[in-house]
Amino acid sequence: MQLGADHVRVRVPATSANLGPGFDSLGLALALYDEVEVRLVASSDVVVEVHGEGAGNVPLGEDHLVVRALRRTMELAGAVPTGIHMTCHNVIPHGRGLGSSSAAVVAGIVAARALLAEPRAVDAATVLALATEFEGHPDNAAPAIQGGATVAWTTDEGPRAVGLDVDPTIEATVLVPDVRLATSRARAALPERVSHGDAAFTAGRAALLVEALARRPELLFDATEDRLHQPYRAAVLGASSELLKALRDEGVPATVSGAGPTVLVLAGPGHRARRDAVLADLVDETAGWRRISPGIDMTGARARRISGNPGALSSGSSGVTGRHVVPGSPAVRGGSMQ
Ligand SMILES: Nc1ncnc2c1ncn2[C@@H]1O[C@H](COP(=O)(O)OP(=O)(O)OP(=O)(O)O)[C@@H](O)[C@H]1O
Ligand SMILES: N[C@@H](CCO)C(=O)O
Repeated sequence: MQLGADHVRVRVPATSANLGPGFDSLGLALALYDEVEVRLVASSDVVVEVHGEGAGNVPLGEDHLVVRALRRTMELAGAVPTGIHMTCHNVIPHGRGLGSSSAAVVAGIVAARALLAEPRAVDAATVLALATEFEGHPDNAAPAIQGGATVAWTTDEGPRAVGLDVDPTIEATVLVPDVRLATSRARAALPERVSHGDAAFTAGRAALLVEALARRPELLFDATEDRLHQPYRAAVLGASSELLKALRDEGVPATVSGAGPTVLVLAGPGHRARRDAVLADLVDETAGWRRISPGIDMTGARARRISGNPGALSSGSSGVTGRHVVPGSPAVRGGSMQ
């Protein structure tokens, strides 16, 4: 596959997976964004600059997650490898249950897609399959790609996802502690088996959550109850587990965001006063907690071509040059990829 551009910019939202009972399937895109600018260069250099979250902690070469996802997508599309100069402006906290790894993977995939002469050769199903290959489960990747709330599932042919309606009165609030919890550690806390009763309870709540999100926010408290993962993760969640209990004891629809330790509150109009009262009492923003009300992202990952001249890749030795928007350059929107 030929390249169609040498310089692109992508933006990918944070995501909250599970939403309580939808373990590994439900997810919601949040309007907090990582932005990545990728420039292909003629040398074999891989130069990564990271600003914001993850700066100083993530690898800066071929091992960088965005670079790995970009390389994998280019390889699948049969594009000839080149050097890469990449700048990341990260806002999504790492290891907090807000889908940072998924955002990085999706950023690499949609950047690669936008660099190709025929972006549609990497179709929506392939984008989700590639992201799931990295993540192991599609629940963060689906909303990161298409925005809004999603339900994702896996078939013999690969992962699939559909969007869900979200009532516009629902507010998402995340309480982010300053401690990290690796998803792998939170998954290691899960049992091999659960009881039929707990499985049936949670399946019912997940079905109810689809209706509560779409039209009946007053049902969000019951609809966000879970018995499949949150109880088993209490020990590794620490203070987040106590905050979750305090919110739920007061009737506030709170869940663990993804694998944690962030706590997500999904509040309809009837929940707001209690939410604000509990949070004012319990969340001390001077003691390591951040309270963010990001809004729900409804568009998902976006990529934009900055320069479409891959035939003349620069040597890469002079920094980022020639940045300009090419008139008519296609805006590639992750949510509408066919
Ligand atoms: N923007 C990024 N660039 C490079 N690496 C990243 C980036 N974001 C995340 N990572 C890698 O992914 C790790 C975090 O992934 P992990 O799955 O543990 O948590 P999460 O994705 O933030 O949360 P969750 O999966 O529960 O929503 C980081 O420690 C880092 O190694
Ligand atoms: N469904 C995943 C989300 C985090 O990646 C989990 O709870 O482990």
